[in-house]
Amino acid sequence: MGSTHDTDLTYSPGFGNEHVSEAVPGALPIGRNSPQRAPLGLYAEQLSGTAFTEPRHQNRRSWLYRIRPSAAHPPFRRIDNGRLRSAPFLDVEPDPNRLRWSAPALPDVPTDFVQGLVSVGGNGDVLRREGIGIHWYAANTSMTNRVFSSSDGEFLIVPEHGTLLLRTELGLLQAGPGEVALIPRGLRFRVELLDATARGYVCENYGQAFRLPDLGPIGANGLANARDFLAPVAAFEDREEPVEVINKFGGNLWAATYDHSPLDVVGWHGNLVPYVYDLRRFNVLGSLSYDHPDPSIFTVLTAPSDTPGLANADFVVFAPRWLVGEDTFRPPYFHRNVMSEFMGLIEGAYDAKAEGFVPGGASLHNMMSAHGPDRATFDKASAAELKPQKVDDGLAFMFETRWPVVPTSGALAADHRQEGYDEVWKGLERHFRTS
Ligand SMILES: O=C(O)Cc1cc(O)ccc1O
Ligand SMILES: [Fe+2]
Repeated sequence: MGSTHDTDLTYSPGFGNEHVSEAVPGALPIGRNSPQRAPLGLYAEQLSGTAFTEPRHQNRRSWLYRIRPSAAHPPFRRIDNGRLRSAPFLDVEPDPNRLRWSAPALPDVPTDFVQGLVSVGGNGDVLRREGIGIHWYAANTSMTNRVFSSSDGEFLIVPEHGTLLLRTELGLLQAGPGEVALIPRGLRFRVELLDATARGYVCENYGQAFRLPDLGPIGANGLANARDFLAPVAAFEDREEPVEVINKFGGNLWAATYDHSPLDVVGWHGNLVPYVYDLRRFNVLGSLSYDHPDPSIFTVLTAPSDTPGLANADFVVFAPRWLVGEDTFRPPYFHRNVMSEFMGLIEGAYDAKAEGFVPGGASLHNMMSAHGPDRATFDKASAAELKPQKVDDGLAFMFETRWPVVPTSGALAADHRQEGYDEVWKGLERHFRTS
């Protein structure tokens, strides 16, 4: 698993901290953000991810020192949305059924990351900055002379196949299977493929930014550790040529042809940054005595709502771990959840499903829909000898969200949708006896 490409990229570590980076020495002003004339003839520009007035501990902004100000651009015009959709998702009626898909096919005509975005569904409302959009991407070409950003939300990109090189305004990131990348709302980036093809998942978070969960009684360390999040260092393009800049705004794609590359930031500082994280660094915690803990213990990142403890979206990883619980049904339990669960598989297998949940595929268990181990898993785990067991044959994840996920008509009609998913729970036998 993981990237087959050596990363010679330089990164700046940490989560939520202030980073400072210059691609050319002296690009950053000292002791102020907005001097009368910025160094090296650059333009100073602030990128705000939170309202100016939000509390300091959640305030996110960066100062960019660039060759041209972002404001210097012609009008945007509407372009085709392809198969990208946004909230509110009104295409079909909300569906209580458990849904499952095999992996979408890789494209056979030239398709870049943006063209390869296919929406599964979502919730909330982009214009209210609430909810999420869930997408697959499947691509076979790099973006060339094209740059993308979403004003609607941050992009949490989960590669399942192929390594991506993300050229962002703040510098370069690389993410392959087993790693995730996050691009903040509004930040421009270009996706280049380091393999012939690439496929994966995107959680477009319209709401408050993803952050590390509180640890409570866990203590000062554990789960995803802050220093394992890697932001880029400044790297700029000085290109005076037509570049199509695509802006997802209000659920639609808009484009403007700039006469220069907007990836022209020579130096920057701040705490609003894109980043990558290697899921294999996740410090998995769990039960050392009995019972199966709720999967919130596996939360990598959480995007809060306005209600404390109720996430707009959680990003949860099911990483290799030991199971030692005594007198315990060890796989995920049967349950109905007020939160809605979209799951994907990066590699291998998942311990609640004997078959059918495949890498690149997905399942959607919507609000209150009953799910849990399939019949084969239940039978096996109910009879298993409970010695310490390493679960290390797969890497699965979940986007868990506060509101039901309404699928797109395209996702419901997709040829890779698995008919008969309900069958996996068929034949769970009656074992009841009164004594
Ligand atoms: O449904 C799932 O597979 C996700 C999940 C995993 C788990 O360990 C407990 C609850 C839960 O929703
Ligand atoms: Fe679940």
